[in-house]
Amino acid sequence: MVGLGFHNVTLGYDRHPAVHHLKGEIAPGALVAVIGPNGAGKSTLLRGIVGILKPLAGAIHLGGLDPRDIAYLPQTADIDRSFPISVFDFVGTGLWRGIGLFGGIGKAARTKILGAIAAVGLNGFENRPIGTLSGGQMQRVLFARVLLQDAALIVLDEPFNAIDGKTTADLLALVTRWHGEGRTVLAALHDMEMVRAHFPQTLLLARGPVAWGATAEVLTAENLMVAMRMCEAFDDTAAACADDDGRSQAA
Ligand SMILES: Nc1ncnc2c1ncn2[C@@H]1O[C@H](COP(=O)(O)OP(=O)(O)OP(=O)(O)O)[C@@H](O)[C@H]1O
Repeated sequence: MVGLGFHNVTLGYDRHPAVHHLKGEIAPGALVAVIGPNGAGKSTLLRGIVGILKPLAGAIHLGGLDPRDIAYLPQTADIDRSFPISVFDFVGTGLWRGIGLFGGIGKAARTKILGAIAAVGLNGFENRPIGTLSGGQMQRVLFARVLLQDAALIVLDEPFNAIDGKTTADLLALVTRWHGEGRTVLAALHDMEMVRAHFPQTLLLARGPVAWGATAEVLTAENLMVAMRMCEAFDDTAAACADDDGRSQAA
């Protein structure tokens, strides 16, 4: 099982911080919702965790995990769906770490890929180009790839965005299953009802941590108001600062 440590982390773009002064830990096996207003820095934080973005300051510790062993589900908007690749091949990229880019897909790998596609309810879609899928079907494909990665740390960026109730329920069941298997799962979310019902821990972000801990204690009207105000007041052109008085606590 893998936990995460944030050591006064600042993440940003072109030297401008987007998230700053994050300190704390996520326990191994935790199921954590990352919430906050638009532009709060949720995606930025997740990109930092998976290693796409290097911290401008501070460090993120992965409990000894190789970043390549993290399963990451990006926002669908970040995926180029015009790339001519079939559902089978796209889901199969979840095995790259095990078989290498040019390793070829043997019988065992093929069975695993077909199993993951079936597990998300997409039997019969194996040869479809990903560009022809609906939004909900594409989201199922992304979940199949995560499933195949069999990772100890799973990072999901708005995994239920713009999908219907049935698809959401199916995919949420997978998240609950991953948690039950002892994996550490973080998900950027907007649906407060879902967070309250299914995510025991929450990090409320507004460019820095506003509150972090048990979901019921974090999701108060006051905290949400503070988050909104902090986001509105944040200066996008600010330089990274050395101040280390960020508010945080362990989840
Ligand atoms: N590639 C980028 N280059 C420059 N600035 C960026 C980039 N990506 C995000 N930002 C900026 O970083 C800040 C945080 O954005 P981020 O996407 O992390 O927020 P978010 O909480 O995920 O928002 P949303 O809920 O709208 O998806 C925003 O001001 C955004 O404009």
